[in-house]
Amino acid sequence: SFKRLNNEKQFIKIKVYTGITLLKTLLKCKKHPDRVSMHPHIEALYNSAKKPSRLIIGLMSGTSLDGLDVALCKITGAGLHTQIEVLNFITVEYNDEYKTKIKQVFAKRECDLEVLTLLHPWVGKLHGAMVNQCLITWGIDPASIDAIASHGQTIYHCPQSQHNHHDFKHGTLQIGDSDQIAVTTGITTVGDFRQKHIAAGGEGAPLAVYGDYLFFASPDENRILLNMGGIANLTFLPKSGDASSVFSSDIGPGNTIMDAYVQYYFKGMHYDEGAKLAKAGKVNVILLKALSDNAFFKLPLPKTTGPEVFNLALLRAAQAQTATQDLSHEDVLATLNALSATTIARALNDCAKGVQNCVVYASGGGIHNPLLMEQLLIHCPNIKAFKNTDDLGVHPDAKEAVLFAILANECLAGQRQSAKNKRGGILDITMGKVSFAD
Ligand SMILES: Nc1ncnc2c1ncn2[C@@H]1O[C@H](COP(=O)(O)OP(=O)(O)OP(=O)(O)O)[C@@H](O)[C@H]1O
Ligand SMILES: CC(=O)N[C@H]1[C@@H]2OC[C@@H](O2)[C@@H](O)[C@@H]1O[C@H](C)C(=O)O
Repeated sequence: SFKRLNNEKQFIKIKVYTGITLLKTLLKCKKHPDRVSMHPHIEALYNSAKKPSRLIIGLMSGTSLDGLDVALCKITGAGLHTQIEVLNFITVEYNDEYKTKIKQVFAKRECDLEVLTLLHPWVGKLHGAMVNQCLITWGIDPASIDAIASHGQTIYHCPQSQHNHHDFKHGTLQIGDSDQIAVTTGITTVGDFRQKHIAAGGEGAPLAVYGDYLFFASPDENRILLNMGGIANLTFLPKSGDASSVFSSDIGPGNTIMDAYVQYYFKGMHYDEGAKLAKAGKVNVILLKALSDNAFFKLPLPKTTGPEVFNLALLRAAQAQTATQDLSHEDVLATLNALSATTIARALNDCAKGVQNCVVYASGGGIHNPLLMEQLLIHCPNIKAFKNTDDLGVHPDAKEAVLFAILANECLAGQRQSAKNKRGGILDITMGKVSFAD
């Protein structure tokens, strides 16, 4: 536009005017530095978000209370272009003190509020210390880590279908304060992922669908990602890439009732290793039917649950109802194993109905239970193959920790993902709250 000015005097006037305005703006900025500067923490986040790849440590502490899964991930890109390299992974086992303390409040409708309040920072600090120890062991400089992604410890999960308070909707509570992790490690921590899902109308779980869709979907194969932790869940990923058919749901018990039974009757044992006890028993079909009749299995997908429902009290009620209280421990464990196998198989078969050559990729501690895996194969003749997520480059025990690293990466550098469908699909939300180290 300057070129269009043929009056040279006017051109000089404009130049002087522009110069003065610029100077005035600069002076104003000096007087109010907050107008141009940003907090160093925000600047660091901004710089991290701009990088082509980030180092993020994913932390998952599941309902089995076995340990803290720590996955150091190099994540390149974001959204559908996410690439992940798991550089290190370890499960830092919890000692008896942790388990005893958490069990005072875990999945309990009544507990000591003082203990719960104290546990929140205590768990966060402990998780932070565990991360510090991992970084020392791996010889990694904490300053090189962009963020920690912390799931926390689920204490109570309460979707609307599982409570009778008509004036409330869904709720879920994870403890292990991210501020404690950030202060203990000096690393910015993204945590408390589930609350946004609830705020946006979801049940707060499963969140697996986000990571599964971004990282495990393939145009070459119809896939079901199956995780068998305390609770089992699945994500359906059609090869069409049609995001509107992608969905995720909890299925029911994976290991949770079996673990609770073993821990109650076999002191010092955490689970039925190699399903040795269950293999020595016989399935009681009457008890199996009573357990399978649970209202949760009749709910439409997607749905979520937890040990608040699938616990020893449920088993005892079913045994009383069917007069099977005198069964041997082996028979009860064989029956509980069959409950997990048949309900998981039913969900897989429903999901794969009408889908050609569906392949299941399994993860979670349940893959180490040979009886459960054997039964799944028998009950799912139409599934093309059962593999585990190792075949997709992610160690099956690390998968959930990696998932939360992906969610933190999306929080920092992601794009909007949205694909709603009848089964919930993928809500268009950014999850996680950011805690700075100071
Ligand atoms: N060798 C084994 N034999 C039998 N079962 C095993 C074996 N190893 C692990 N498990 C089972 O896997 C469980 C741990 O699984 P995982 O760590 O995936 O659960 P989680 O992440 O705590 O649960 P969730 O995903 O529901 O929060 C153990 O408690 C046990 O029941
Ligand atoms: C409330 C809660 O912690 N739920 C867990 C639990 O463990 C498995 C299943 O129940 C799943 O819904 C969820 O975790 C995974 C990581 C998820 O949200 O996808």
